[in-house]
Amino acid sequence: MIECEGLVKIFKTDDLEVVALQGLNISVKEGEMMAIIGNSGSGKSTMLNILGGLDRPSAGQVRVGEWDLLKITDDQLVEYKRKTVGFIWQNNARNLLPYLTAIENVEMPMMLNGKTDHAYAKQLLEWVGLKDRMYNKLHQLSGGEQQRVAIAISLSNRPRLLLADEPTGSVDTQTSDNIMQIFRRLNQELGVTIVIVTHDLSLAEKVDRVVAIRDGLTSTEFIKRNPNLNHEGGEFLMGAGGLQEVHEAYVVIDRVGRLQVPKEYLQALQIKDKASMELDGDKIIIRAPKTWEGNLG
Ligand SMILES: Nc1ncnc2c1ncn2[C@@H]1O[C@H](COP(=O)(O)OP(=O)(O)OP(=O)(O)O)[C@@H](O)[C@H]1O
Repeated sequence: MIECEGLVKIFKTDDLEVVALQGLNISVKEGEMMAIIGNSGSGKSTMLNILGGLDRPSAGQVRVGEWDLLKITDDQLVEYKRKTVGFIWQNNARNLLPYLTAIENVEMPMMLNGKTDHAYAKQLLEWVGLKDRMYNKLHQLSGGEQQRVAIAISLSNRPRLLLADEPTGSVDTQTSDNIMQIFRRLNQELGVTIVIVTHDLSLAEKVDRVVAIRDGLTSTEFIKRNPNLNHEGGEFLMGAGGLQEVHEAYVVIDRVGRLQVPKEYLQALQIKDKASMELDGDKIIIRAPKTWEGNLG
């Protein structure tokens, strides 16, 4: 569904260039529900905005389904956003109209696209658990309920791909769990591919695969040890433990063999610009370079 290779995004301001993505590789399969984690400034939102067609990549390859987002024309981009992708933000107030009811909010983008489907709008609100609230005005709904309206809206164009940027960032734990369960159900029952960007590790535990981004590059990938663990009875059975309790961690190696060594490891061994590397049976050993002072004299 998504293939990014060597994705670069440079933001140019008056006299400054910020390289937000430095050649990012990521691939997401059709029907996957995965998360992207990373510290503030690591490039998560930049990546999601490119995938959502809200921003243009500077270089590299990025394909979503049959669309090539580097070569796509402005007109095609409008069509891509209308047909392929749905977007959910942390703060959805900017997408919702407070003086309309929940169902009118869901029908609005349908109307703008030229075809209102009242039955589908109702079904969407039922899916997100707002059957009894659909004729309430937005301002009569709680923050968590408004977030669920936003999820229904993001699905109004029947997208194959749903992108969510910190979707649980401003709600409590229970609402957050509820939103994740809705995502899981949409993923399983409608087959929507879901990519969630977050810095919340507990949220990342509830997906099958997590890709960590560091300094605009993919660094580590976490794959769930037992993918069935989440699905029984639609409940999340995950404990409060860290990501590594349920996921196996893998370092990401790109096509030409490059990988990112965590800063903590390099600092611990005082490795700066070079290291020695050695194949030792079934492992590769990376060490601080030998110091030669003693041998030079
Ligand atoms: N429009 C822009 N103009 C200039 N620099 C930008 C712009 N958008 C993002 N950046 C810079 O690009 C880098 C990556 O930002 P991005 O918002 O993608 O990070 P993030 O991982 O989503 O962070 P956060 O979790 O804080 O949202 C940062 O250094 C940021 O300052």
